[in-house]
Order: sequence, then C-alpha cells, then structure tokens
Amino acid sequence: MEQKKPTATAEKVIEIKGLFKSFGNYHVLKGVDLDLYKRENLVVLGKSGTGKSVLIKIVVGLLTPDQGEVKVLDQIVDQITYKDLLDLRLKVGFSFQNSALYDSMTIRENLEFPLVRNQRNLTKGEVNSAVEEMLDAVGLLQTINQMPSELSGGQRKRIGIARTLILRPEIMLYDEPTAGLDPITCLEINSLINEVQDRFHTSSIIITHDLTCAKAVGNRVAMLLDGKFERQGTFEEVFNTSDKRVKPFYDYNFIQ
Ligand SMILES: Nc1ncnc2c1ncn2[C@@H]1O[C@H](COP(=O)(O)OP(=O)(O)OP(=O)(O)O)[C@@H](O)[C@H]1O
Repeated sequence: MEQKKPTATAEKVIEIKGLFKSFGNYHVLKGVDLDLYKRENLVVLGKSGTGKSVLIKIVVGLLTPDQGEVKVLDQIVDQITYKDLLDLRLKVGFSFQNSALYDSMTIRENLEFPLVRNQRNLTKGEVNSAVEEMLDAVGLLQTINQMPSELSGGQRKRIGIARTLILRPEIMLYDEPTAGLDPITCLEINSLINEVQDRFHTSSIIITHDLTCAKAVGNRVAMLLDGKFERQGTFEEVFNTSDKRVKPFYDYNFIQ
C-alpha cells in the first residue's frame, strides 16, 4: 500500500508542550510534546493504557493537565472561560469508538440533533439540506429514514462520522475508527477519513491500533512510549527501528 504524502500546511492547530498527567502515583503522560498541523492526518499509536484517551480528553478540556500547555486553535485550553471552551469544542469534532448513535432516533434525527441543539437559528429547510449533504458525503443518503439497528457496524461508523462532521469542525478526533470492523469495511473507513480530509479540509488525530489504517490515512505517525511521543515521523520513519517497544506493533499487524 502507498504511504500517504504530506498535505499539511505550516500552521499549527494543536500545540502540546511539556504535558504531564498523573492519577495518584500513576504517571501517565510524562512530558508530551505534539503538534497537529492544519490539514494533516496525524495517527497516534500506543499500547493500551498508555494515555491516548487521557491526551484527547485534555485536548478537549475534559481533564486538566498537571503541567504543560495545550493550545487548540490558538487558545490555551485550561485557561479559557467555560463558555469559550464550549465554543472551542464545537470546532473539535470527536468521533467516538462506538459511534454513540441514539438508537430510538432515525438516521435523519440523529444528524439533526447536534445541529438543532447548537445552531438554533437554522430553518427546517437548512437543517434538511445539511443532513442530506452530510449523508451524501458519507455515501449513506439512502439510509435517512432507517433506524441505527437496521445498519451494519461499518454504516453506523459512517453515520457517526457524518454526525460529528455536520457541525463543520476544523479538527476531527477519531478514536479507533476501524475497531471491530472486517478488513473490507476497514478499507472503506480509511477511504472515508481521507475523503473527509480532502473535502472538508479538516485536520485530524486518528487513534488506532490498526497499522493498515495508520499507513493509509496518516500523513504523520506519533507513537506514545513510556509517557512521551518518542517516535514521530512518516510511517516508515517510525517503524524503521529495532526498538523492542515498537517492533511488536509492526510484527503483529503485518507478519502474523
Ligand atoms: N479519570 C481517571 N482516573 C484514574 N485513572 C485514569 C483516569 N483516566 C485514565 N486513567 C488511567 O490512565 C491510564 C491511561 O488510560 P487511557 O484510557 O488514556 O489509555 P489508552 O492509551 O487510551 O488505552 P486504550 O488503547 O486501551 O484505549 C490507564 O491506566 C487508566 O486506568
């Protein structure tokens, strides 16, 4: 598979410097430095429990750092007012691992929900066209009147992404987008992540354990090892190593 070419600009949309976070005596993040550039897809890898979710929660202000600075779209996350934090979160779309669709709502209602809640001045016609445009973008317009339970796991994942995108976030955070999907559906989700980048000009962090996904979507890869991003670069640069903490990731995905 071809490795992705860089698309990023020099502008940083997320800047993380010297970030530390512990829970009691358990030191999870121990000096994290990481930047996300505008229009790039950055893949974050790391063993279970290394702190990837903690990092994302700090980025969206759900957890506060013990030390260090996290700047998102030029705002220092733990120094802004709660109102500014809520506004900032609208610009950062978070696609959850389990899609978190509302089971009792149709697909149309699922997509309408964030729009109506956050942009109360839209007319019914504007809401309808936004929903239809976004469903079309993820290739699932035909499911508009169906219930989530009638869709496959891959389709639900797409709807989850559409529902996040409908607020037109500048930054997308994907949490294990291909987890639990068959290989063909994984490839479809990888393509969708790339289409989203091209069509909506988003900058994204993709957390994954799936190296096929990492290679297909990542302009850059960062690997969390012992509380720091010790390896960052292209896919090849990160994995061209005999580091015993890194090699098993590659071997498990590609040699097994
Ligand atoms: N609110 C919390 N209170 C106490 N410990 C926490 C809290 N949140 C996370 N942790 C701990 O921090 C560590 C890192 O958790 P995190 O969920 O970020 O891992 P992860 O890298 O996302 O793992 P996975 O790949 O399995 O999702 C874990 O040991 C977890 O138990």
